[in-house]
Amino acid sequence: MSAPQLVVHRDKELMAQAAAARLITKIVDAQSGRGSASVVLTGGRNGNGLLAALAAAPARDAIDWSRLDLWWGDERFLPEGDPERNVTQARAALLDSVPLDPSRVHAMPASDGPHGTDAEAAAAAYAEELARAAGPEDHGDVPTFDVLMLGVGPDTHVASLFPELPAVRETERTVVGVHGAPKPPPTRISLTLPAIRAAREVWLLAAGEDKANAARIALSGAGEIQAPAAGAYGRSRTLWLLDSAAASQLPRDLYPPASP
Ligand SMILES: O=C1O[C@H](COP(=O)(O)O)[C@@H](O)[C@H](O)[C@H]1O
Repeated sequence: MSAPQLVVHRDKELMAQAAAARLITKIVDAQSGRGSASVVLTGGRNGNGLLAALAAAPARDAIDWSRLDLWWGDERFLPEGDPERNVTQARAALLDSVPLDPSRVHAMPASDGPHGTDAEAAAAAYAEELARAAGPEDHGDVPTFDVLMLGVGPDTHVASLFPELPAVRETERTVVGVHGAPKPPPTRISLTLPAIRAAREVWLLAAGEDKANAARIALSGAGEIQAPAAGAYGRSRTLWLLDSAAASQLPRDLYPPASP
């Protein structure tokens, strides 16, 4: 487990741009060192803001897009192409404008796909896809993702792991179906905390005033069942990327106010 490190930016636009620059460097470094890179995308406003900033960054051309594996931390279990699906939003923000290898874009199944509306079967299929991608050097049934990004919800949810729901208690499976989510749609698919923790680096994105309470709770010693964001950490690094609004309620020892 790696202790959280915090980086606070002036506002959400700057946070998205700085996170995009950081991600470009990580991907380029991983591709130089290991030949390819793997990144887990998040949905939500902050995740899509980062992708849009990446699309606008001239340095995006430093990435070899054909040697990048993209996975998702969660998906809203809706029909293919639904505008609320995380993959649809990611395509619009970035993926449709870069030369990815389609076989390396690992979208989670849709509710009109081969598993129909059976979210458990869809989750099991994604777990199998992850397990096939894992090698002997990895830790169990998921690849060691270079970077796994998570938007933090105002209720401290990450991916589709909501406080107190069964999915956040899962200790064996790597992917689960989620039912009765408090944020629409109620049915989702999500990586579990054990799968998230297989990543080298976990980046939690929180920008905006509505994330301030969640950041405070998750970074003040809350349990992961009550505050799932508190249970998300990477093998070598756990990075919280915040803007000043989201950081405004943090304990002073974590984020001291700027000197006058
Ligand atoms: O529904 C979801 O919400 C979270 C957080 O979204 P935000 O808009 O509050 O930033 C997101 O991380 C997750 O991927 C998504 O499915």
